[in-house]
Amino acid sequence: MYNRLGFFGAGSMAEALLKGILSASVLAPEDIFVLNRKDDDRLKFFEKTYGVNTTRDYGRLVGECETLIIAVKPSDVKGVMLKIRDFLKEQHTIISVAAGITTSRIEEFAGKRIRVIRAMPNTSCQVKESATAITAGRHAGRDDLEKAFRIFSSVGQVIEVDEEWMDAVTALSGSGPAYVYLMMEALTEAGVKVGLPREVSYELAVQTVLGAAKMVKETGEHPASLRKKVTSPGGTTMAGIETLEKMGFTNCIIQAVNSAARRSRELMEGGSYGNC
Ligand SMILES: NC(=O)C1=CN([C@@H]2O[C@H](COP(=O)(O)OP(=O)(O)OC[C@H]3O[C@@H](n4cnc5c(N)ncnc54)[C@H](O)[C@@H]3O)[C@@H](O)[C@H]2O)C=CC1
Ligand SMILES: O=C(O)[C@@H]1CCC=N1
Repeated sequence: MYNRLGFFGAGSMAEALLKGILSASVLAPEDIFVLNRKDDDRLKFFEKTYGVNTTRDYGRLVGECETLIIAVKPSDVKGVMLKIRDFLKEQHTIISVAAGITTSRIEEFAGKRIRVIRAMPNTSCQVKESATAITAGRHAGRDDLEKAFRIFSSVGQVIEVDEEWMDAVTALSGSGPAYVYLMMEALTEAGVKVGLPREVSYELAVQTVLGAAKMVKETGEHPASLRKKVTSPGGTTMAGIETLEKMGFTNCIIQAVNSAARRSRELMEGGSYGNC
């Protein structure tokens, strides 16, 4: 068995992570295996686009790879674990990115002592800007955490957290890109409403979000302080911010993250992803 990486699941998260890992040259495509339950076209796409190995054989993937990433929906994690548990050996590290599913639940599915790391990246892996949190299961050691750290730091920033924080992390940074995309969509729509052509509005909205994030990162200044610098007394920004707060903007974000964290906890109790 070599130091190869196997993905269970060939969905959005697996693809974002794979793209980031390949572009960071952490592993060569021939050292990566991808398995999907039934969509052969999707596997062919992965082979053709990324040059990685694909298989439908769970035992083969476990035999070929030392590090196994579980990137299926939370409700499918049990199915994968039941298929692979007999093949798992002491040296395997399992990294689950599934929302809501705890390391102890994964250990339970395996029915034996396994090393589990739970990780919560986001799709910005694809451009090496993920915010990823990782936490170790009870049989995982420093070497497993370091392995996960190496993988995820190649696609962005990584922090180690207590497992009890993972639902909150999922709600904030796992789902977070979608909130920001919604903000961009709303800004674009708003620009159109005040008279801009859609393409102009879109371009300005995207660059504004990028520039604002870069300002916070590169100046090290707190967002509140940067916000004050944009907000001239009696000026345009103040008018905009007052309306945002009157309409409950901050409270909306707090409620959104709260709902997402609650959903993450529900997924642990077997909540399904509906028809997705
Ligand atoms: N999409 C995102 O932004 C993020 C997703 N996650 C987590 O990543 C996991 C995957 O999410 P997505 O990629 O968005 O879902 P997705 O639906 O795009 O992909 C899931 C993949 O798993 C495959 N699959 C289902 N059952 C399987 C089985 N028994 N064996 C092998 N493959 C199987 C499906 O065919 C599909 O290709 C979820 O648990 C989610 O909570 C974590 C962080 C961010
Ligand atoms: O929406 C979801 O459930 C997944 C987990 C975090 C981001 N996407």
